[in-house]
Amino acid sequence: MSGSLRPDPSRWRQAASVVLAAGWTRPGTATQPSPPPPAEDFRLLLLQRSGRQGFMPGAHVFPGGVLDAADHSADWLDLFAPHHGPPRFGLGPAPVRCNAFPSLPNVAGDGNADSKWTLPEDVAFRICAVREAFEEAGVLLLRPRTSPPDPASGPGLALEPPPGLAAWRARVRRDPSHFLRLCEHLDCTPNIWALHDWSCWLTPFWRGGTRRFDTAFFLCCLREPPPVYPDLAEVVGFQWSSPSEATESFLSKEIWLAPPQFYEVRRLANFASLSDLQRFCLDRALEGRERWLPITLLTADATLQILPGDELYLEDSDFFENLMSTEKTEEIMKEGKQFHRIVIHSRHLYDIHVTVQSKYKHVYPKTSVLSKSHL
Ligand SMILES: CC(C)(COP(=O)(O)O)[C@@H](O)C(=O)NCCC(=O)NCCSC(=O)CC(=O)O
Ligand SMILES: Nc1ncnc2c1ncn2[C@@H]1O[C@H](COP(=O)(O)O)[C@@H](OP(=O)(O)O)[C@H]1O
Ligand SMILES: [Mg+2]
Repeated sequence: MSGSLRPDPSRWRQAASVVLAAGWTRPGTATQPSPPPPAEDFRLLLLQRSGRQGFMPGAHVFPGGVLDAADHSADWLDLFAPHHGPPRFGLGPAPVRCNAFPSLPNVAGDGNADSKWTLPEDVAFRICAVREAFEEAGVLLLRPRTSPPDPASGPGLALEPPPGLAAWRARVRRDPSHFLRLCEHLDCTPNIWALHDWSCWLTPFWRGGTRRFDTAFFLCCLREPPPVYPDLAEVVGFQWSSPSEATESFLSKEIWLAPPQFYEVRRLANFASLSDLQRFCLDRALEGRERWLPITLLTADATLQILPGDELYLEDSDFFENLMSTEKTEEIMKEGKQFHRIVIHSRHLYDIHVTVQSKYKHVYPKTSVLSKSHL
């Protein structure tokens, strides 16, 4: 058994994403009855990547992208002072590290060098996610420097877009250090306190796949959806969908979701209301996020992504760096009991099978097997 992945420092890109969940009230009128509302009272922001992107072209994703050196610059210290500063910047006690496996030998850029960074990783990744939401969607998850965060007050609001949004965005896209300048200009800080640890996904091994991301997913609840302005470069469109609507859009081939995004959408289908979701995030704040690297298993008729806890999930780096093949899916499903896996039948049909208990006060996807009627 070995505990770490093959060293290749150039391959792992550290990234952060934010799942924006916004409260949704649809006013009905007496003359025009509205269609029945979705099962959940919140919707998620999904951004459509450009078809010209090198990675996951055309996919719908949560806002996010690669960490930049500017996200952990010491210059942020002055902006957060005097109310917030090291070691935790008001984020509360450091979450317990959930899983030691897999350990990444190195990552692109600075490496996992908390010791070399002035800002804690927790803060830098949140700043990255907030910056990416601005760059890609024009959404400003900021709060005034002088107003202290109050978790008891429930979901907050995004900041109104400033005059000259387009010019600011162009500057930040050219040079991410301009995001700090924008925050100074607005006398705000990134609202790091509204971003809750949710999950962390490592890109699975894939033959010919040269890009691999180590992506922290945060969850942020907003009272209402902010206006969204796709940058029309990296991102060409967007939609607000409840988890059940997003699932339906995927199954009916309107949108394509990569397995991690699909898994998260299905996990969020556990929550009927935004207030339940917000409470859930606050209750598990000390648990942090588990980092998952799916193992890819090719069967005669599908591709399986095996997740931690599944009986086929072996903590051995050989399985992470190779594709394994086996018999028909039905055979291996018949033989097994302890499942935590995504079965990819085709581009628009995934089944999530979960029979294991969730860990770290998290929740696993609600519906394990989706209707075959979409085949
Ligand atoms: C990797 C991102 C899309 C950021 O990329 P960017 O810098 O914007 O180009 C990130 O937001 C993200 O979603 N990461 C999730 C983890 C990941 O790598 N997902 C892709 C999985 S690909 C896969 O599962 C195989 C397949 O295509 O079926
Ligand atoms: N107009 C455009 N069309 C397609 N992709 C673009 C683009 N402008 C930027 N990108 C790509 O978007 C990625 C940046 O994403 P993010 O800032 O979210 O990490 C980069 O991909 P690469 O990583 O392939 O260089 C960049 O090349
Ligand atoms: Mg991106």
